[in-house]
Amino acid sequence: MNYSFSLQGANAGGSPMINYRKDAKKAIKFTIMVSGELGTGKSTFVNCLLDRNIMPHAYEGTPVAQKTLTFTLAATVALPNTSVLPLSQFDASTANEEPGIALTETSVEVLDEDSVRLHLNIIDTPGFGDNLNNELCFVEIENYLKQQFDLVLAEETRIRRNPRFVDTRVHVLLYFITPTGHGLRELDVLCMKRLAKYVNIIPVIGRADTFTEAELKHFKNQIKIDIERFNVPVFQFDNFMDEYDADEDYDLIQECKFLTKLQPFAVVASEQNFEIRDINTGESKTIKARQYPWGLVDINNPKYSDFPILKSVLLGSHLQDLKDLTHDFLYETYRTERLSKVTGKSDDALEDDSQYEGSDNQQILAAVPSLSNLAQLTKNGEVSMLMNETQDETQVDESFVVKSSPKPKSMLFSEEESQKLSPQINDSASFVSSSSAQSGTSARTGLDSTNQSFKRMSIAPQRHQLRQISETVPYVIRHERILERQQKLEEIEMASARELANRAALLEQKAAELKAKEKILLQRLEAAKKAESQRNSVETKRPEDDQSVLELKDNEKEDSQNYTEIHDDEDGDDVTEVEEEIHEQH
Ligand SMILES: Nc1nc2c(ncn2[C@@H]2O[C@H](COP(=O)(O)OP(=O)(O)OP(=O)(O)O)[C@@H](O)[C@H]2O)c(=O)[nH]1
Repeated sequence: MNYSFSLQGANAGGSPMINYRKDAKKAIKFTIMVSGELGTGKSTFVNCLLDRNIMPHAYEGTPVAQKTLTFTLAATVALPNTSVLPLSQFDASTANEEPGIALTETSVEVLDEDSVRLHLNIIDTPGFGDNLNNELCFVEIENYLKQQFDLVLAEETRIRRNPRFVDTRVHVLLYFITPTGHGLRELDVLCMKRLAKYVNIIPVIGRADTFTEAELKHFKNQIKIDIERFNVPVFQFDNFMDEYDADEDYDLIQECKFLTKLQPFAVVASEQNFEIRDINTGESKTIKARQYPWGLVDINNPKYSDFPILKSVLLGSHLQDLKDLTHDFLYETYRTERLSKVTGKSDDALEDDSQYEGSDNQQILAAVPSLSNLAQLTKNGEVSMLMNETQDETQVDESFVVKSSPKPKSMLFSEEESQKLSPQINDSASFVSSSSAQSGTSARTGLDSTNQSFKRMSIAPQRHQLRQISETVPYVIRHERILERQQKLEEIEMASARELANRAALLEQKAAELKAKEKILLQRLEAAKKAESQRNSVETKRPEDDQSVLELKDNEKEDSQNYTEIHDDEDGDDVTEVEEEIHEQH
């Protein structure tokens, strides 16, 4: 397969290969999640894909248009059951400092080449892979994906539907493999394996221009080997190939083969536009490219960038396939599992339910909707029977066909029933599967007679029963979610209590240490005081001594004075004065 074919596919928005429905009035809703380590080129890729700067880089702030869906700090949760808490605003600029994970959503509307409106939701996962224990990231993303399935399931089974209900299921996860050049790492394998149950995964190598041709080839091969070796369930482009006609859909088959071989996509992305002039024609055109000192790297050049092909796959040729697979395979599998769990019944047991015993049916249905009630109903194989009763004949057939379908369809509600039950769910196109319709038609003829007898066994009318089931399923799901949340809150509480206890113990220890120090200091202070008082007492005695010494010295001085005076007298007039005085006294 040469590149000219793939490019044709990539650019041909109006090509017959594009098999998604184009509703001129309604925008087609499509949700893309991007995940991968910091700096793998996710934001640049999305901005490039949508041709506008809507995704911030880690070094930029959170733009107003971006909504934080969840933000979980590693420190606030108790693994393995972490919480999804709509906490404070996430700040992308501190994401690398904050161990934890956030899910942010950016909505944007774009027009494709045929002027069909696409309403795209881009969910980013900043913080992914940056924690010491990345179990937290898997759990948070998995929880989010599951919750969106639960919302649809609850809505589907409701009698009165919310006309404003928005289907928020994620249709594709672009997993950006860290460009190490050495294949998948443990983190990649674990993450993809875990999330593949809930979302179509397309592995992507970002910053492909940082590899030489040989390096990129080796890297891609290594990734393919790892995908096979570790059984990583990535999206298969040849999923629908069996349904194609070898002659009529030749191009389509070739494209699928080409894409299967090309995966994982190695993309070069850039947010910058450059004007270049064609040397041959002299015409100038604007291209998106990366500028290096040695020249420009055109991101749309298929020789070294799979960007145009991946863009075409996502927004064109495989958009509807991704939506169909999400609903028909991933969601249906989840629904079967979920309802089996809710009713406490295994898949096999549900499959085997072909006999209807309505003896104590009325009794059961008279009861208030409850978990046991639903369990009882489904145990008797009633749910699928009841649903069939309320539909027309064709739908009954479809429902029965679903059971024999090779794909893991829901055993309780058929696809058409789901559609009928949820006519208000936005973007109804996602609820139609060409593949299932085909398998349904082929299997229908042989099963008509079986269905007739199947119908006869049931009792009618069962509207009341249907109402009860419709009320019970959302109730059970809501109930389970409340329990889950409660459990998580309890875990958080316990973790906080443990943390508090640890801190209290630490504080107590510090207090004890401080007390001990205080005691020592007090003792020292006492000793110092004593020493000082002793010194003071010594010092107070000394001045007295000095006084006496001074007094002594004064006396001595006086004596010497007297002596000199006497001597003076001996020498001069003073003697006569003394003699005169003595005479006077006599
Ligand atoms: N060489 C090369 N660099 C790229 C490519 N795509 C993005 N980059 C650069 O890689 C760096 C990280 O790109 P981002 O798009 O911000 O990566 P991110 O995965 O979104 O990571 P954060 O923004 O940190 O969350 C930026 O400097 C980009 O310019 C590419 O195709 N080739």
